[in-house]
Amino acid sequence: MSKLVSKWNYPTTVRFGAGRISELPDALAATGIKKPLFVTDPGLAKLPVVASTLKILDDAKIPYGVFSDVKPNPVESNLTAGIAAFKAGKHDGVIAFGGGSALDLGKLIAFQAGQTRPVWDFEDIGDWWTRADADAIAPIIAVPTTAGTGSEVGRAGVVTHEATHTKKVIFHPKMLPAIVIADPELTTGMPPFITAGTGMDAFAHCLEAYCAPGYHPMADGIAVEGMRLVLENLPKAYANGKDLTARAHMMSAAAMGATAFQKGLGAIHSMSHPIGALYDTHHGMTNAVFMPYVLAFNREAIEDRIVRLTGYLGIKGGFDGFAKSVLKLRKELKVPHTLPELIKGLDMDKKRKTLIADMAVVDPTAGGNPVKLTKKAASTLLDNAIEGTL
Ligand SMILES: NC(=O)c1ccc[n+]([C@@H]2O[C@H](COP(=O)([O-])OP(=O)(O)OC[C@H]3O[C@@H](n4cnc5c(N)ncnc54)[C@H](O)[C@@H]3O)[C@@H](O)[C@H]2O)c1
Ligand SMILES: [Fe+2]
Repeated sequence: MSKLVSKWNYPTTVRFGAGRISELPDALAATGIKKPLFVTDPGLAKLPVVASTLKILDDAKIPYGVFSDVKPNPVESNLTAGIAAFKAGKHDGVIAFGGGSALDLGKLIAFQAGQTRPVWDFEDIGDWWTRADADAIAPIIAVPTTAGTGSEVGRAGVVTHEATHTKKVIFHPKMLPAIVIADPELTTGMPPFITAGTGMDAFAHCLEAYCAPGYHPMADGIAVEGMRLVLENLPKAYANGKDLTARAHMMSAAAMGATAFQKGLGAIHSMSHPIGALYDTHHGMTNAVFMPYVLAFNREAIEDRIVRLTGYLGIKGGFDGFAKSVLKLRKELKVPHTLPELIKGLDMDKKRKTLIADMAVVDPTAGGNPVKLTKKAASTLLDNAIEGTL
């Protein structure tokens, strides 16, 4: 029997293009939402981009509530408060507006407000989501304001379990937003650090999906073009945040990365998740730090694939040429080369290092790494990223 067996899920309706945020009232009508809860984060809530979007709702005389108690790397208490706001305001849908943190929390509020079971039962490892009683989900419209996580086209939300300091991926197919408004103008205000970090997250999604084992030629094709878009456009968006063309291509690359990673992720994310949960670092920036160390670690298993990729990307020098391009991109974006450069004053004892390696190997993304991520391998990767050893 052929081993070419796979399962393909592709995203939802994406209304893509500068200025399309003006279609928000139409998108609400199309999804049947009459009184949305607008979920964003406190930083964004103070920016003109939120004021101008809420004005669109005001002008259309659409009643809404605003919830912005969302930490970067959202936690359970944010979710509990969001569900309370959703119920108190008698809302019938969610506009998730922001980066991955606000998008994830908005999606999780729409989902969990209709559930009777605790959110942790829906971690992306069990099968509670298959039960019919888990089906009550309010419609979601997602409006990304960063270009990185691709959460707008994803069926999962990440939330930190505070008691154990672990990031949990919560999954339900219906958490996929009904409509996405991908308007690159909303991303032009992103500061360079966030532009770099989120853009490198998109790159990590494409790279890890492309390198993950398994048969998924559609994901591979999307990932390859996603990487090209990032390599060509992220330095431009970083150098000039107002470059709308570069911003638009990055917004595409972000959605492409999240579409591709249904194939799997890998050790970049497995190492990054515990660091993010323990030190509250930016997710994409942490991925960017780990990227070259994981590439080197996976070399044997991925060299052929990477060499094929370099043909499309126009990179000379095979695997080494690709690794050099990643280092060059990181340098251009001022990505720290080591963990102590990312986390000032970092001082990890043996116990802490063991904890991180233990967390990395059980992270749901570890299974997608092309080389088995053992505890020993995770410890070595951590040491390499601390010492800058390639
Ligand atoms: N659901 C998924 O599939 C998925 C995938 C990867 C990561 N994530 C999660 O997403 C989160 C990270 O998301 P992120 O990288 O987009 O960052 P973020 O949402 O945490 O935002 C980072 C910062 O950027 C600011 N910001 C956002 N848009 C802005 C804009 N247009 N102008 C100015 N400032 C802006 C925010 O206010 C915030 O302070 C993490 O919690 C991560 O675990 C989820
Ligand atoms: Fe990511």
